[in-house]
Amino acid sequence: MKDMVTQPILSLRDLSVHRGAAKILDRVTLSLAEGETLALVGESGAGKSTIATALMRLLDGAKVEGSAEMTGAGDLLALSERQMVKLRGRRLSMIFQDAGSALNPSYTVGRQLITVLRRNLGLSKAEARSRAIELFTSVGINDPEGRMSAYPHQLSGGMQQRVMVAIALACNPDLLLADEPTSALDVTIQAQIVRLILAQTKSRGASCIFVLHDLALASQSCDRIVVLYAGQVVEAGPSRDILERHRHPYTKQLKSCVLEIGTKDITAPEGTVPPHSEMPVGCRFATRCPRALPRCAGEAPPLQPARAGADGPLDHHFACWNPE
Ligand SMILES: Nc1ncnc2c1ncn2[C@@H]1O[C@H](COP(=O)(O)OP(=O)(O)OP(=O)(O)O)[C@@H](O)[C@H]1O
Repeated sequence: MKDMVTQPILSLRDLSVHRGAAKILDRVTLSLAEGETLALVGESGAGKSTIATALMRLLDGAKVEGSAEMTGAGDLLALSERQMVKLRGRRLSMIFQDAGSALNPSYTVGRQLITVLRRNLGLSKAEARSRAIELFTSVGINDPEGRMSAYPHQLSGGMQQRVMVAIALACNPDLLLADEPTSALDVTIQAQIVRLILAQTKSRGASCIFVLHDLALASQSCDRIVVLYAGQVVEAGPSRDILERHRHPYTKQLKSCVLEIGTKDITAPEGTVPPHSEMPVGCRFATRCPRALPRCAGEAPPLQPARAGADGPLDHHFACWNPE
């Protein structure tokens, strides 16, 4: 577990994202220490990708509020596009869900990596080529020299994702955003890629925000977890606390889905997220919650510290009127 006195690399405060009348994200607050890995967990539609895309400033047609202070860079949400162009790839990188569509099909993967190295680091062609081969080697691409001249479609999904990891790490960013980087891959390859990204991030002393569906994978691989439901943070804390001492009924449901792996197919928690047009004014989870009280429908619970005893973690929070 990371030392909590470490400097934050990112402080996200009250991030809200509106699309028309829908509030896709509602005052999301989180922080990330230098060298820390944090998982954003929740069902499809919870807003996980929207957080990562908002930080990269790649959200189109949405109204964004709040601030995202990154050490040495300022408020990512307030920088000009010109300033963002300088940061992307250099200090802040993103690995997308589907490497097959993120890579350019018209250029060899070697050329794509060399272009990034030359453009951002000002390397000569020969220097960039030898650095590219080193990077391909470090992300486990066998025959890295030979693979330099391959087009994306000539590589397997796992190899394409390794290329994406190499491109994302090419300029040693301080913060890596990995948006379900394994969702398009076979289950056996998924764990390899997650381990690769974390090992590479840690060895560079970088921080990482991982978007994941799976609470078990998140707790095994990341220092801290933020659980999102319908665009809001419902629980956040050190991975072990979220897995073993969770207080929010939704986190419990996510965990019970995990425990069913191996006995039957992975299940989603029962019920569905209300559509944005029918979002409850109180707790957004109230319509599916087995512990809901009359109060829950009308009054939104604030995030509160979960610290149970003097030795409990200070940074575990949950938002519930009737916690576990
Ligand atoms: N371009 C868009 N236009 C309109 N609505 C969008 C757009 N992108 C996302 N949304 C909506 O924003 C909400 C959050 O989506 P987001 O993709 O961030 O969720 P997620 O938790 O990452 O889900 P998934 O695991 O399926 O990627 C959803 O209700 C989704 O329908």
